[in-house]
Amino acid sequence: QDQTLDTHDIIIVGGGQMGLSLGYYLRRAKADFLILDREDGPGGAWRHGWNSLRLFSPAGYSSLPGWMMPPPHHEGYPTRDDVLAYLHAYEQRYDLPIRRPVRVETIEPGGAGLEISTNHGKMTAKMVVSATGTWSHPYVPDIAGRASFEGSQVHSAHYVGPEDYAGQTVLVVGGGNSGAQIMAEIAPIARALWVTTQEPIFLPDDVDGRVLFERAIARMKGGPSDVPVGGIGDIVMVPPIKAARDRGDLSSVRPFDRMTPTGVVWPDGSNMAVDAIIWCTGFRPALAHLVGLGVVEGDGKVVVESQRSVKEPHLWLAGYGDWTGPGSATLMGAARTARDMAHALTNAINS
Ligand SMILES: Cc1cc2nc3c(=O)[nH]c(=O)nc-3n(C[C@H](O)[C@H](O)[C@H](O)COP(=O)(O)OP(=O)(O)OC[C@H]3O[C@@H](n4cnc5c(N)ncnc54)[C@H](O)[C@@H]3O)c2cc1C
Repeated sequence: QDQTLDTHDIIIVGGGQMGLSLGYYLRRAKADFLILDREDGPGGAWRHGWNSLRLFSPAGYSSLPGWMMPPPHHEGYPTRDDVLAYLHAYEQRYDLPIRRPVRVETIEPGGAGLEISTNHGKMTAKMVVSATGTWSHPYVPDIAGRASFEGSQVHSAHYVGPEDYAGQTVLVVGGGNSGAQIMAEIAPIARALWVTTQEPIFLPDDVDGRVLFERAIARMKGGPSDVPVGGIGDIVMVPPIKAARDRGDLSSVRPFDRMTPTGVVWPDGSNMAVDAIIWCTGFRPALAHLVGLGVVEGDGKVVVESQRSVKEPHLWLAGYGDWTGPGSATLMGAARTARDMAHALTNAINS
């Protein structure tokens, strides 16, 4: 067990796109920083994306600071593997100081600012940035009887591909991009039903993911009220989704009331036998490592001002969504958030 106390001005927890983007600007500012990441290799949550996962934004609009994502050598938007290759090359290109696999377990006040306990010893830093994303904190709604269900259940965070569901009766629960993309590939091979709390919102066919980011920015800037409502959850009509719509595979039903050992019960009292449920019900910020600091509120977030914790000013947060930087839970948003944050961080260190 390595006990030497490593000290840095800034430690970033999380080596996904948000951590890397921040690393790029801190490197340019010649700051003393280190990135800790618990994965075995580069890519953050993209390492866990399902096999057919594709970006909903073109390469040019999915780039981190300093280097545009190269256009893919194939039709359509970049695949999961294209993103992984880009993030891997990005780390090497900017020679970012990353330690892997290192899991941050707790953070407490100590040293020049905060003391970080990891599975490889302790470290201290004047400032800590939490950029741990949401993938490791999938959300599944608490529905009556869920624990009794004997069929298979998986969250989209762990979904791999449609093969295992061939010929089965499957419920895909959740009306966002993940729900739509997974329903599109399950429907042709299974008796699949798409369960959504309300009618899903599909973007116009010619609108891609960059618009979701631009809308987030416009809203954050208090832009003109005619900016169409619609957040990161609106469904981008990537080719597999268009094809599924044209096949008539994207109709949806409202939620069931409860679950039983063999299936679900609908609001009209009727029962349905189900083999599998795929929960595409989103994520929550992955903040378990911050609980010891007493900053995680009842809603699972941290009170921040310009991404700096109000209760613990040595702590900063980035990449968890608009509350930690406009559109910051997107590739393009991470780049923009990182620029402003690196500036504020180095000022705070030098003040
Ligand atoms: C299905 C899906 C599709 C998406 N499609 C797009 C898209 O097309 N375009 C787009 O711009 N965005 C898209 N996003 C959103 C966004 O780009 C991703 O969520 C992205 O992974 C967020 O990056 P991040 O760096 O904030 O978090 P992550 O990529 O999750 O990286 C966080 C890192 O922190 C590490 N970590 C977590 N806890 C600890 C700890 N305690 N100690 C040490 N390390 C830790 C994790 O292992 C991970 O490596 C999509 C998201 C999902 C889920």
